[in-house]
Amino acid sequence: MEEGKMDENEWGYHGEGNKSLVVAHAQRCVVLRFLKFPPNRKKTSEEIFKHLQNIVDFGKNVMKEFLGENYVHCGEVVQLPLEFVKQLCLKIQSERPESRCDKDLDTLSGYAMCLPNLTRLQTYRFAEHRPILCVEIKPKCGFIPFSSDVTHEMKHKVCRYCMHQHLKVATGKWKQISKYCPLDLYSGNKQRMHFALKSLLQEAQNNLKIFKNGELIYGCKDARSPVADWSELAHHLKPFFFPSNGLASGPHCTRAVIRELVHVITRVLLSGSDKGRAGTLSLGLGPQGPRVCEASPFSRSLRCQGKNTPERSGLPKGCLLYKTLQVQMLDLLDIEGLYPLYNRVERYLEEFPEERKTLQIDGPYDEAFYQKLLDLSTEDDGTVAFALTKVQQYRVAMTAKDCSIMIALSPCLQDASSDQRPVVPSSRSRFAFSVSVLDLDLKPYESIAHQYKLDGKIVNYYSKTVHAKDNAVMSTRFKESEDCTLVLHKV
Ligand SMILES: O=P(O)(O)O[C@@H]1[C@@H](OP(=O)(O)O)[C@H](OP(=O)(O)O)[C@H](O)[C@H](OP(=O)(O)O)[C@H]1OP(=O)(O)O
Ligand SMILES: Nc1ncnc2c1ncn2[C@@H]1O[C@H](COP(=O)(O)OP(=O)(O)OP(=O)(O)O)[C@@H](O)[C@H]1O
Repeated sequence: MEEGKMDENEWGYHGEGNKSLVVAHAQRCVVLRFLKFPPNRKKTSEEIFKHLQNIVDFGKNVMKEFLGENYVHCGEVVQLPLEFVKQLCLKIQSERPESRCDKDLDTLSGYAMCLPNLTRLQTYRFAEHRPILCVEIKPKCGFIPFSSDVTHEMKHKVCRYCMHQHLKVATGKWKQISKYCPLDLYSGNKQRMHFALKSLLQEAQNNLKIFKNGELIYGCKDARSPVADWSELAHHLKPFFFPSNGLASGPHCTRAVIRELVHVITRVLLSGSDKGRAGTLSLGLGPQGPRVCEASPFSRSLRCQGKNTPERSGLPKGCLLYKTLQVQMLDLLDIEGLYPLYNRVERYLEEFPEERKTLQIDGPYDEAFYQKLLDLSTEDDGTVAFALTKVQQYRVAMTAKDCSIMIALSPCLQDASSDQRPVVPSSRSRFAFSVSVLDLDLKPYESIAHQYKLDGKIVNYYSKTVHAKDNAVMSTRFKESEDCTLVLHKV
């Protein structure tokens, strides 16, 4: 990137989350990722540079090791002309969703991260001229805590995502409860995965976005976003899945297109396309805890029909979902078991504040930091070293619970070679695809106290309101002998 010749007109708003804002280059296959801060909480340029460099180092030294190098794109820190950043910020302001404007883009340091644009296929540095479809999924936590430190019984039955949904709707973050349950997506069972993906398509929230040629065509900015329109989505997708077929539009066409999308994404998610180092982390954290979440409409329906819990097909070990789940499971103790250990580290730091650096609380996230994460023992010897290892593992696990997966699909001719990229077939076409993971910023040490409070709030809200209501409804239903079968439409 020639930083001297930066022109804001060549860049466009691409998206943002809670902590960063991304702009994409109109022609080249790159994005710039800027940090955001609440007004009046600005940091020095030096702090911002260090923060960004930490993100790159964490990606290189930790996440590439855990997830495999083909999936992780660390990018680099770049310094940009301040005038360019200022003009860019003005240019994109009107495109930002209102709900994200509580934080401002950092225009003072001039630092940002330059990354490949993951909404494009990852073979070439330049934008491909072939049409490209990209599905971004933020799958969230895919397991139910197995730690014996968990005190709320509910946490052993219902997953955090499903419980949190109720609090989110109550606080107005989203309009309605999603039927998506991460345990269905991570199950490896195709039927459950189809159900999870279809649920995400129905209620995307911040868990699903679809891009066509790098432009967002499907997704939800906030609770005020209009209801998802599947026929419009199908209109965009039809040329990808039914290229030479004059499938008439209408509900039949919409269903057929959505079914193709769901099937292709499931296949890609189950593929183990990582040819690089497979990730040295063989945690051996095999299936632990319940296989299903009691709140998932899929498993509820099976239970109501008197069927057993679905078979755990299991995820293939090479696939990104499997690897992500393993990293999530570094949260061995749950926040309830972790919090006292965090307090032990806190007490130590109060006494010896200068030790913060030696303990690598704020980096550097180097090889030594990574090596310490591999100690999976849960035998507490009362030391600060033990507490610190668990705290750092928890931060890494939380990062994996909040990352997103990008799947880019590009149609390829039936007989053409795919430039050595993996290919996934659909009924009427074939796609070269790439899978990447993004938003791998290590969660800050400071967020642990917040996590502890939030966990209690989520569980209490769910237990007091939803579960109580559910029980009342269920008992009435059983009295009235109502049929509680959920009709699972085949997709
Ligand atoms: O706590 P959660 O599960 O609500 O996750 C937060 C996300 O909310 P979600 O539930 O996905 O809607 C939240 O996403 P949104 O801003 O709601 O889109 C952030 O990703 C947040 O991470 P950070 O604090 O910005 O590093 C996430 O916080 P962390 O807990 O990962 O730190
Ligand atoms: N390398 C990339 N290529 C293409 N799009 C990207 C890339 N990085 C981020 N994005 C887009 O920008 C959005 C915001 O980025 P990101 O998730 O990193 O923000 P964040 O503020 O860190 O998120 P969070 O709210 O989870 O903290 C993503 O959802 C994605 O759509």
